[in-house]
Amino acid sequence: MSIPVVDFGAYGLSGRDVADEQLHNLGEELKAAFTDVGFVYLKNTGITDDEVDRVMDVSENFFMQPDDAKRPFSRGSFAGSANHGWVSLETERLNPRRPGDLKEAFNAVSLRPDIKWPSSDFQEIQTSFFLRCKELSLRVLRVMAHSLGLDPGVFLSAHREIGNENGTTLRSLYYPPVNRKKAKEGQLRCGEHSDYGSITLLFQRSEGLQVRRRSGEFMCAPCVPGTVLINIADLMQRWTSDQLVSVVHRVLLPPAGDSSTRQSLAFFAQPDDVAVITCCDGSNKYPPVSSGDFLKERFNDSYGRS
Ligand SMILES: O=C(O)CCC(=O)C(=O)O
Ligand SMILES: [Fe+2]
Repeated sequence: MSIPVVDFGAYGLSGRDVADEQLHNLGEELKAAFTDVGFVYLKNTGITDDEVDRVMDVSENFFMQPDDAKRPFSRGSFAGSANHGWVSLETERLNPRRPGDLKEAFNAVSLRPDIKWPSSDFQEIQTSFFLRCKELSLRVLRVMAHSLGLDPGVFLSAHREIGNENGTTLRSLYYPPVNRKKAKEGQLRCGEHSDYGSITLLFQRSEGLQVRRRSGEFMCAPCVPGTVLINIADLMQRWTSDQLVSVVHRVLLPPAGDSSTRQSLAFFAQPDDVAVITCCDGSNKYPPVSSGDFLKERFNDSYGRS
């Protein structure tokens, strides 16, 4: 079992619409990947490596500054957008049973005009990439609904407020060089976890990500140039009564003596705060839950109860 590569060219961002037959074929390929592995590499999405590089570069410039310069943009300091902003090293534990993750992050959640950004370049580049990822996510969600034989708008109608009353996040991640002697016991770059929302788009420039197989062993999810790695997250697994699977993944420390850094970008598509997620097969496998409440509960686990 490895992560399949699917050609999304028929419905990539440069095209307008998609013929029924292509929609059907794409749906079958995505469904097979998402019911089996939970992850897929999409090629020909319309998002280019150059676009990704621009976001990585502007993020790297931000992370390279001293903490004092980043602190005014900390997560928790933006009224009305609790998850927006900078997360310092070892603050988040994606696996709460491990020490804090050896990573820094910047969460772009709110696109409202009152948000203060580190620079106008940073704002422009993050915002335009956020909107590109939003468009791709909506296309993937449409194909997914089609593949499950659902009303084509069932997922889309719950993702109307992205950038407003909605937790969707473009997260820039920076993993600094690791000194193995200083690392705490059991500490990782990113602890074992599954994502919280509907789907995640991941862009990476170096190795390190691992994905859990059904057998329980982890396999590497290498960087495949020109692709976007997409995975199912927990609310989507509930929504589809476990037909699509939200799979645990992690980033280990680099091998001893390897002082490389890692950067990645994750776009976590999340239903609107007020959207109530109910099993779409009509079963009661999971009780209905509001997306906003579900997300709050998961953040309490990874950042400590507030
Ligand atoms: O850096 C990565 O590739 C993994 C990030 C991740 O899984 C997350 O932030 O949810
Ligand atoms: Fe993740």
